[in-house]
Formats: sequence, C-alpha cells, structure tokens
Amino acid sequence: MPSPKAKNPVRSGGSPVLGSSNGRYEFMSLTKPLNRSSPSHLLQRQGSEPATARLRASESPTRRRGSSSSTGSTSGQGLSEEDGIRLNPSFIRVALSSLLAIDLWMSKRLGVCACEDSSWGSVRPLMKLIEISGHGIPWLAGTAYCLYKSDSAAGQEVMLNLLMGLLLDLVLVAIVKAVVRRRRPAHNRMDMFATFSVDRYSFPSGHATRAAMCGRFLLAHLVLAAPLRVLVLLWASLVGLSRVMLGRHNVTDVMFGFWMGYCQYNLVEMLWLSPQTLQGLLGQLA
Ligand SMILES: CC(C)=CCC/C(C)=C/CC/C(C)=C/COP(=O)(O)O
Repeated sequence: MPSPKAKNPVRSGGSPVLGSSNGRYEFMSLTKPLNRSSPSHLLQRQGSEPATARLRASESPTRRRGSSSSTGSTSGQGLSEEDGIRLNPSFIRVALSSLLAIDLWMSKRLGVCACEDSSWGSVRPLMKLIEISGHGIPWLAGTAYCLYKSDSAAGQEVMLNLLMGLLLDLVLVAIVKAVVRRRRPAHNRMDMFATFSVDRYSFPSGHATRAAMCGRFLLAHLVLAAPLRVLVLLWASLVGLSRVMLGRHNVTDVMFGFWMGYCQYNLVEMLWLSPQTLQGLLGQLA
C-alpha cells in the first residue's frame, strides 16, 4: 500500500521536480542509472548499497525526519519510500516540464504592461488599443457591416465566409479553452471588455487565433498591395505580442493560438461557401 506521504512533492536536495505520474510529482536521481523497478525493489537495492544509502539519508535532515513518519514502508534502515522512488520520466516529459518552466519565466518577464505601475505601464493604453483591434466584436460587427453594404456577389461571398470563419474561431477556441482550462497568468488583471466565461482560461489566445486566421484571410482575399500586406503581418504579430505584454497570456498560449488560427484558415477554405451553396441555403430558408 503506498505511503500517503509519497503523494506530496518532496523538495529536498537532488534533481528538481520533473513531472507527475498518477497526479504525483516525481524525482529522478542524478547519481544513479535509471531503473524501472518498483519502489520496494529499489529499497532492497539501497539496502545492498550501504554507502549510497548513507549518503542519501544524510542529504536532508528534514527528509530524514519525514522518513520516520512513514516507517511502515521503510526498509528498516531509516529510509523512506520516497528515498527509493527513483523515477524515470521519459525524455519528452522532462523536455515538456522544462519548456513549461521557461514559458512561465519568459511570460512573467515579458508581462511589462500588466498594470499601470509595471515597468512599461505607460504603454498599456496602446497595448489595450491593439487588444481591441483583435477582439471578436469589432471583427464580427465590421464583417457583418461590409456584408450588408457589399453590392457585388463576389464581395458578399468573401464577407460571408469571413463571418463564418470568425464564428468558427469563437466556437473552436471556446472548446479548447474549456478542455485545457489553463489559468491566465497570475500577474494578469482581468479588465478585458466583453468576455465569455471560458475567457478566464488562457490556452489558446483567442486574439492570436483570430489574428492569424483573419491575417491569412485578408492576405488571400482582400489585401493585395505589398505595403498593406506588410501592415497586416505587423498587426497580427503585434496582437500576439500585446497579449503577453499585457500579462493576459503565456508565450505558449499565443504561439499555439497563431498555429491554431493558421490551421483554422485551412478549414475555412475547405468549408468555403460558394454562391451556389449560398443560394441553396437561402432558398431553403425562404
Ligand atoms: C456575436 C457574438 C457571439 C459575439 C461575441 C464576441 C466576443 C465577446 C468574443 C470574445 C473575444 C475575447 C475576449 C476573446 C479572448 O481572447 P484571449 O486572447 O484573451 O483568449
């Protein structure tokens, strides 16, 4: 039966927390080869290696004290089950944990406009303006208005598909946010306008998905002049950067958001509503 103590992450000397298995954080020994054996087997091995056992037992007094409280699972040499847990997280898990740690560290460092008294607090109003430029409401309202005003069949077709893409984006982002449920960074101030309940989660960034999808859409269907194309790319990049600088998102939320928005555009192309399809749909509605 596992010791209840073993459920707690132990932060004594040795390697850092690397990952979890069954919701339990685990350590990897830096001094011994990886071993897939069960903890009890490892304890037996420690018993047969007195030098290592002594060394490990002397690592931390706190740990020794902790060990005695779980004597039911010790080998009788003052070693707890934790001492025997020599875990073997896969290389991918180690890499992911490290990436996550770098992500959190970078996001905190880049969140320089998270509030007015942050180091770049004076740029916050500009960042919030960029935030609004990537918000769903202006995009939906602007597209609906252009659709209404458009007098050519080609224009209406493009605008209707953009509208469909924007709605698709809202739904897909809401689903991923609800499934992943990653909290926004602690330094974020939740003062965004017009949000859904899922927007308390940060993965992926809805602004980044929209910027990538609409950016691709504009480049493919609406913006042809080279200087304007550069502006579109610049805008999309600034929307992503502003999410991290405002402290709304971690870097990975934005990077994944860009990738997701890029793929969403492919989906819009696949589902493209042609004038014939539209006429069929409108005919069914009438
Ligand atoms: C017509 C309709 C359903 C409009 C809803 C538009 C709306 C409230 C979109 C939410 C946009 C938003 C705040 C997304 C969150 O973006 P993150 O980058 O913070 O994930």
